[in-house]
Formats: sequence, structure tokens, C-alpha cells
Amino acid sequence: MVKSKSWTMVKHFEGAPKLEDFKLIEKELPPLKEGELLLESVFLSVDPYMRPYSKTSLKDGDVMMGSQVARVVESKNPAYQVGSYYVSYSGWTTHFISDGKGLRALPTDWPENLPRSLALGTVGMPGLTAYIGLLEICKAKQGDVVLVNCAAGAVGSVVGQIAKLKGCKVVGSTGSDAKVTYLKEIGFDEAFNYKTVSSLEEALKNASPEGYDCYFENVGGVFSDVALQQMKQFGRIAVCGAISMYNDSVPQTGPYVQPYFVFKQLRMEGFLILSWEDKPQYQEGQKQLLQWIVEGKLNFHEHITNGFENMPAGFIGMLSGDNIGKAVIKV
Ligand SMILES: NC(=O)C1=CN([C@@H]2O[C@H](COP(=O)(O)OP(=O)(O)OC[C@H]3O[C@@H](n4cnc5c(N)ncnc54)[C@H](OP(=O)(O)O)[C@@H]3O)[C@@H](O)[C@H]2O)C=CC1
Ligand SMILES: CCCCCCCCC/C=C/C=O
Repeated sequence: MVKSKSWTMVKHFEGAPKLEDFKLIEKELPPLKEGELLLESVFLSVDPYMRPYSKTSLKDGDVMMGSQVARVVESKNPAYQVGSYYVSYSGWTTHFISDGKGLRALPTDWPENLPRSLALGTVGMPGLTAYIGLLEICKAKQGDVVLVNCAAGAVGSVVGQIAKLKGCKVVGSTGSDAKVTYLKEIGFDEAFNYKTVSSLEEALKNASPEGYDCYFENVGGVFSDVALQQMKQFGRIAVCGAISMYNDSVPQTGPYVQPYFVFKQLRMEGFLILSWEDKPQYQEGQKQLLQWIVEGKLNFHEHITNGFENMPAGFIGMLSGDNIGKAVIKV
């Protein structure tokens, strides 16, 4: 008998998630039936979407949603070999039984020397979000000035690096001086700490006096109000996330933006990476991201929390900005 541990959401979060909102449970898994396989999580992902989606997709006491890189430890399905690795959306759990549905194999040419955790980060959902959002939604091209916030995180750090590879000028906003230094190291032209600048408007103007062609939006709220005013004519905005608003129980109100959109002829589009998973750009993007890493053109950084027992702390830490690069839990 295999015992599986899972983290549940005790009750819906009010404001920022707290440690007492989570409970560790344990259950015995039944023996495998024909066609089934048993997997153990090796790395688990903590992502901002878990906060807004918990509101709409979980009820009190449910296991927290989420993805992992998992290894097959027993198989009664000839299509899945013991020892092979898959990405699965099976929630915050150490072991689970699958019939193979929804398992996504790691790319076959995965280099031996690359951590498999990258399948949750730069070569996984966040990396692909950056790739699709920048190239398909923002349609960034050589010479464009690109602005990205949450710039040192899993998505933002890849957005900035791809934009540089495509010949853009890149400006990043982030929440600490150490993160600003990191952004400069990975090639951002300009970076600033939004928590310490005296004026966001001035920081954006200093970084690019001529304004912005592309804005990769991860934060929303006040940042967005200020940034939208500095778009160039025909600017494109990819609305990827709004992390500054995820803990709100009362919606924020802000300045009305329609005049900027009319007189600057802006285009703003929200997107979810889930809608791209079966499109050719997803596979192409994954191949390209892996190749750029192998060629040394794309840097990655991971913020690893050790121990499944520390997963809630890792999640809370990521939401409050502890991470540079992708926040991952190592079991
Ligand atoms: N549309 C889609 O399909 C997808 C959207 N996303 C979105 O992309 C964004 C980035 O996600 P991801 O890269 O995984 O996460 P990150 O790795 O960037 O981690 C989250 C970061 O958010 C920043 N942050 C937290 N609170 C605030 C705040 N109030 N204001 C500004 N920044 C804040 C912190 O960085 P700092 O120190 O800079 O404050 C923190 O490190 C999120 O909005 C997420 O929802 C992600 C994946 C898919
Ligand atoms: C029940 C929904 C599970 C969603 C999993 C992946 C969501 C990725 C899109 C992220 C959006 C914002 O962060």
C-alpha cells in the first residue's frame, strides 16, 4: 500500500493566503488496476493562478490545484514505463494514480544536465506564456520598446530575454534591488524597483522617454494605469496577469482608460496559455525555449523550496515576492 500526502485548502482565502488556510492530509492509495500507473511527484509548482482559480474552482477542504513533474513508480499500462517522467495537473500531492489521460511527456530530447523542474518553468507553462504572449499577442518585433512587470519572475524573466533575442529594447519593473541586479545580468536594458522609486511615472519615462510599443502586463491596478499613459501610437498590450488584484475581495477602481486607447490607437488583449496548449505554436515554442537554453542564449533561475511539508510556505513566499525566477517545491 502506498500512502499519499496532499495539501488541502481548509477554507477559501481571505486576502493573502496564510499558513493556517492549509491542512496536510494522508490517504492510502488502492492497488493499481489494469491500464493504470502510480506516479510520485518530484517537483511541484507554485503559481499565482492558484490564488484566483481557488475562488472559482475549489471548495473548502479540496486538495489545492497545481502541477508537478512526476516519475512513474509502478505501471500496469504498457504505454508508460517505470522511471519515465511526466508533467501532470494532479494537485498538491506526493503520489497519485493515473490512467495516462492529461499526462504530458517531457520533450524527448531533454538534455541529461538540465533539471527536470524546468518543465514547470522556463520550458513549461510559464515559459510558454512568455513566448506566446510576447510573440503572438504583443507581436513584438525588432526595434520595439517592451515593458514587462513581475520582470524577475518565471514569466517576466523569459519575456525580457526573448524580447532581447528578437532585437527589442527591454524595460523591467520588479520588487527588490537584488532582482534589479539580476535583470541587468540577464540582459534587460533598464530595470527599476517599483517599491522604492519616488514616482512610477518618472521611472517609466526615464527608462524610455519615447514610450513603449509593447506592454506585457502581469500586475494590473495602479501600475497599469500609469503604464498605459506611456504607450506609443499603435502600442500593443498583452494582459497576462493582474497579481496586484488577486487578493482583493472588493474590486479596485481606477482612472478610465478609453481616451488613451482611442487617441493612441492601442490594442489590448487578455490571454490564457491553456487555450494555446493544442496549437502548433505551443510545441514550436517549447522546442525553441529548450534550444535557446542549450545554446546558452536563455538563462534560467529557480527558487527552490525543499520539502513537500513546506509547500504552503513556498506558495505564500512566491506571492509576496521571495522568488527570483520560477518558484518550485522539491519533494
Ligand atoms: N495568462 C496566463 O496564461 C498566465 C498568466 N500568468 C500570470 O503571470 C504573472 C506572473 O506569474 P509568474 O511568473 O508565474 O509569477 P512570478 O514568478 O513572477 O511570481 C510572482 C511575483 O509577483 C510579484 N508580486 C506579488 N504581488 C505583487 C504586487 N502587489 N504588485 C506587483 N508585483 C507583485 C512578486 O515579484 P516582485 O518582487 O516583483 O513584486 C512575485 O515574485 C501573474 O500575474 C500570473 O497570474 C502566469 C502564467 C500563465
Ligand atoms: C482549474 C484551472 C486550472 C488552471 C491551470 C493553469 C492556469 C494557467 C493560466 C494562468 C492564468 C493566470 O495566472
